[in-house]
Amino acid sequence: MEKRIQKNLSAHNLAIGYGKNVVVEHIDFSLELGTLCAIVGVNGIGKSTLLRTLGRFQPKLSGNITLNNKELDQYSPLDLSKKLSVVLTEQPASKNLTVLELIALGRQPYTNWLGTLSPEDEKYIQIALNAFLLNDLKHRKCHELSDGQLQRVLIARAMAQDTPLILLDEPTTHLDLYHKVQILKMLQQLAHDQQKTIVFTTHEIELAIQLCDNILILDGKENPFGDPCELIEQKHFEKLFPSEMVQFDAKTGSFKVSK
Ligand SMILES: Nc1ncnc2c1ncn2[C@@H]1O[C@H](COP(=O)(O)OP(=O)(O)OP(=O)(O)O)[C@@H](O)[C@H]1O
Repeated sequence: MEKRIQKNLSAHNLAIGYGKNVVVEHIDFSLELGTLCAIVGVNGIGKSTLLRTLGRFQPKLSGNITLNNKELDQYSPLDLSKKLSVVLTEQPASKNLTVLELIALGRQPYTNWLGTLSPEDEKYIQIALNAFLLNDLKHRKCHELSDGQLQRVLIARAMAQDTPLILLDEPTTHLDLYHKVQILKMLQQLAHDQQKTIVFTTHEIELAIQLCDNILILDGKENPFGDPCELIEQKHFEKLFPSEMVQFDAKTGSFKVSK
């Protein structure tokens, strides 16, 4: 049987930046539901700027962004909060809340004006607590958590929001290798099992190659997009860093320091 492909998020000839300052242009990609996608590139190339533009925290400069075949700009704030959730690197102002309370905030687009949680809301909160192994921590204050635990709480809040698209800015910074892999595997599972589109910025290129369905490489020129194997075959990772310093080994999908 032919697989039905549902496009969720696309960018066409997108330019991003600040006022007259174009940071990156000619960004093109298209993501289906059920896809984990990393945005990679060197420091300062524009990964966070792109993520903030996709989350509508800042305006695009030109080109198109479509979400479910509708221009991103055309969504009302309430509609958008049911379509996309965003996890940014900034620590939440609400760290005095408990884990349970912070995750419950993810249900805000659905609660009535009193903010009362329905049994349906409670169900989504419980599913998120289970998925991110947070049951034992649910009554802890968020300021009492480690970076890795807090990161899981922030992603669980996005999961409780139950949007088809989740955007995350550097979800694995400050984490050790084990916890980086843990978070990325949880995101992969969420994307695949629940048919979400998950897009995150990262410097963990080797992990992204192993775990992501798609990668967008911001290089300021071609900005290649595709599945990791395609990008390796087309030698795009080789060009990412100056080769006198770091070289990409296509056989192992890893970077080696040039001796
Ligand atoms: N608020 C802002 N106003 C103007 N320019 C900005 C602003 N924020 C970032 N920039 C500039 O936009 C460019 C891209 O920054 P951005 O933070 O998107 O890069 P990045 O790829 O996420 O970097 P890193 O890997 O270091 O986090 C940089 O030149 C940066 O100085």
